[in-house]
Amino acid sequence: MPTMLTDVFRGHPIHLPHSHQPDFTSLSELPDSYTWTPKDDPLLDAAPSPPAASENIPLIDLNHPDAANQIGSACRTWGAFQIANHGVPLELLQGIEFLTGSLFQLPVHRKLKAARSETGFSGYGVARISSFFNKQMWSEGFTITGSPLNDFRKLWPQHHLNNYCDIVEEYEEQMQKLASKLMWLSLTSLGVSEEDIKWASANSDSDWAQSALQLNHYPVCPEPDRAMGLAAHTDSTLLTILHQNNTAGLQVFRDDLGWVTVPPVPGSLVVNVGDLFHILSNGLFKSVLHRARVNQTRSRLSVAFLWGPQSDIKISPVPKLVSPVGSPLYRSVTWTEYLRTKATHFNEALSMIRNHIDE
Ligand SMILES: C=C1C[C@]23C[C@@]1(O)CC[C@H]2[C@@]12CCC[C@@](C)(C(=O)O1)[C@H]2[C@@H]3C(=O)O
Ligand SMILES: O=C(O)CCC(=O)C(=O)O
Ligand SMILES: [Fe+2]
Repeated sequence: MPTMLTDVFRGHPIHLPHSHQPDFTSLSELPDSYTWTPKDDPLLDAAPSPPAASENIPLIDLNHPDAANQIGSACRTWGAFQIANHGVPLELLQGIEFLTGSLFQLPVHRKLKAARSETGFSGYGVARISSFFNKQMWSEGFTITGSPLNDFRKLWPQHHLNNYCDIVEEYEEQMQKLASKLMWLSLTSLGVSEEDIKWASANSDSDWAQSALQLNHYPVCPEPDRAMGLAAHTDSTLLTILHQNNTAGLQVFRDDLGWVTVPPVPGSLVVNVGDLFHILSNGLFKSVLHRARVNQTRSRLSVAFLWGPQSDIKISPVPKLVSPVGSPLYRSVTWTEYLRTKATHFNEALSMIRNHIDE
């Protein structure tokens, strides 16, 4: 029986001090424990010198006949892109945003009733990566996998539950279809088809995949330039699809450009290449380093759909993408193994599974 995402951290506790979660609205000054300096994050103020031209991640129309190549190119150069005409109904995006807003508006003591435990996967709390930093992040999160009913029951009375659970279920279904379409479009651009990836072609309808939803809230912050919403990280996924409300904050990193803000485009979605897709593409697609900054006057919400393979599937570089005289850049790994490696080694996780080939 493969490990479900819910069991990934069982036996791998991470100490996360959710119970110290402040009531952000009551803070008029940034406490020292929330003030970030380059000592806390070496890439904090990273900027190329001289400053690079202003560039942004591509916005791709999924109805465009050349969408596959545009996506492939964005995956290679940025590891991220935005999509329009993705087919996800606007009302559903509004619905998940409304639910996310209602959840985080609850008083802290109510949210803590659904706190994520040290070995648990779902529920309310600080970002899982918090344990790698000395400073706290100016955000709160809620992780969902499968049915949210058990966790939502701890937050809301019965009459809200059906509606909220339906929204989550419908959102996951739509995202699942979209993620699979995006994966095949981008692989097509590399000349890879379903016959080249046995685990995906043997199981139709993406029943080889699993996912989680990460709801994020970045409250209004008295000193946004010295605070950090979500510290720089890559996602462990194949792909992540992100809906952001209309407050900017997401930034992606490029060696030659530094941090680049991803402007919210109403109705569009942001797609990030995760570490597992980087591995599958033998390093051709870039898993994008990204972070979230905060704002002095507007709070920000985002909903990340984190998508990867079922836990018994081993991801390794597609043989077609390994040169006949070369070796695969990475050894094979399941999502579960990778999440555990990431939970211990954070941004070093990818290099830990890299094959070191003697020159
Ligand atoms: C499936 C997962 C990916 C994730 C860890 C998690 O168990 C659920 C939350 C995800 C998230 C969202 C915020 C950034 C991140 C690095 C984190 O701490 O929790 C990602 C994790 C990831 O992609 O590795
Ligand atoms: O809020 C954002 O824009 C980024 C969220 C994110 O990176 C994540 O949930 O993994
Ligand atoms: Fe992320």
